[in-house]
Amino acid sequence: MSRKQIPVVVLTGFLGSGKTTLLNHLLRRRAGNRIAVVVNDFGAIEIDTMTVAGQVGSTVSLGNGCLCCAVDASELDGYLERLTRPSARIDIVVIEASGLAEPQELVRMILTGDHPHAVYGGLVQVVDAAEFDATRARHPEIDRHISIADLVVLNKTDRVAETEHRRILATLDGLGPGTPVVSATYGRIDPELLFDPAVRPDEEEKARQLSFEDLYEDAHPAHDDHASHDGHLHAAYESVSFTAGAPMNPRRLMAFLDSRPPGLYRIKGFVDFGPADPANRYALHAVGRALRFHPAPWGRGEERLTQLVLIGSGIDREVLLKELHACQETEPRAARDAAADQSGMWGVLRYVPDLTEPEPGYETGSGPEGPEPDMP
Ligand SMILES: Nc1nc2c(ncn2[C@@H]2O[C@H](COP(=O)(O)OP(=O)(O)OP(=O)(O)O)[C@@H](O)[C@H]2O)c(=O)[nH]1
Repeated sequence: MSRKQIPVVVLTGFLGSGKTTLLNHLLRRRAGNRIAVVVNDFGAIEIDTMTVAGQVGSTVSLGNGCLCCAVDASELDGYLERLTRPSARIDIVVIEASGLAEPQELVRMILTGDHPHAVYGGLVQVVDAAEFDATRARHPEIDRHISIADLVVLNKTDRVAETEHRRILATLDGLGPGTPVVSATYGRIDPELLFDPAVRPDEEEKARQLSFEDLYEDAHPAHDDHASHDGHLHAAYESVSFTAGAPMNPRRLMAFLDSRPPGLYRIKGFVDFGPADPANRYALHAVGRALRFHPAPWGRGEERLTQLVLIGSGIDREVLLKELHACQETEPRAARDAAADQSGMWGVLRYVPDLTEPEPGYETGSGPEGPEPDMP
């Protein structure tokens, strides 16, 4: 098994857009995960601090002020190192940044920092639908923030009429072509857009102390304001599963990944490249425009399979499956030829973190047509 990678999600948005509301929603719907939250002003968060990571000792406040100004890379590195240490037993780190912070600086810190257990989990921009025009007038930089986001949450849609809602969606599409946009009220997005349900050994689960989430669910079964929205939540995204017994052709898979369609927000799973690298299976983790492979030796007797889950909104399941099927190398001879093509794996190895150097000029705003950022 490859070592566990903790996604680090950056949650940003202008004052009052609903970041804290969304964070509270994630904390209530965290599916057994322990979430550590890094915020610039803890006082503003109306949550029982026990909710966060289940233990007060793991929470980190960065003090007041702009996160990026207040924290230099080495400080953030220190926090991330502590929070992603296996002993902290954290599953996800969320950094809540004020809208005034420059999100690309934070993303750069995460991507270029030296924290072996952390993996970039995406830049989520919360947008207030009711204040959209006013915010753009006051803070023109919001356009740039939207263009570099991996996921835009258009919040407070209850406060705008349907025509207005559609107009804002069209404007967002113009600002960040291809960036997935999820409409929400009170930040109720499906948490699976950001993280998977926790998988814990039964024994550990039984021994676990009752968390705030358990208590909350017990105390509020009839008042769970999310229950009645489940249909809506699940309608907001679609997940597609792909399994292949034949090895994947590295060049064709990279061509698929490099041109992945707008709206395909996350990809996770394992890839078998067959004879191109018979010793290793490649864990694949993509969020927004960021992509990583983590090779690790196959287990003894482990079945050679490619298993991927693709999550997005407005994606075409049939087209995705067809394209992935076309990446398979079903003829053993063709697979051997592909393996003999020594440069075939280069495109994949570019995205193996240990093999790539941090790129000082990294920008998230390359757009769907731009080059994929290299991971450190
Ligand atoms: N009507 C409506 N109100 C919302 C929605 N989401 C959040 N709010 C309210 O908007 C206000 C601001 O929400 P917060 O979650 O505190 O926003 P924030 O981005 O964390 O704000 P700062 O921490 O000040 O930057 C609160 O009163 C929320 O209850 C929504 O979808 N609809």
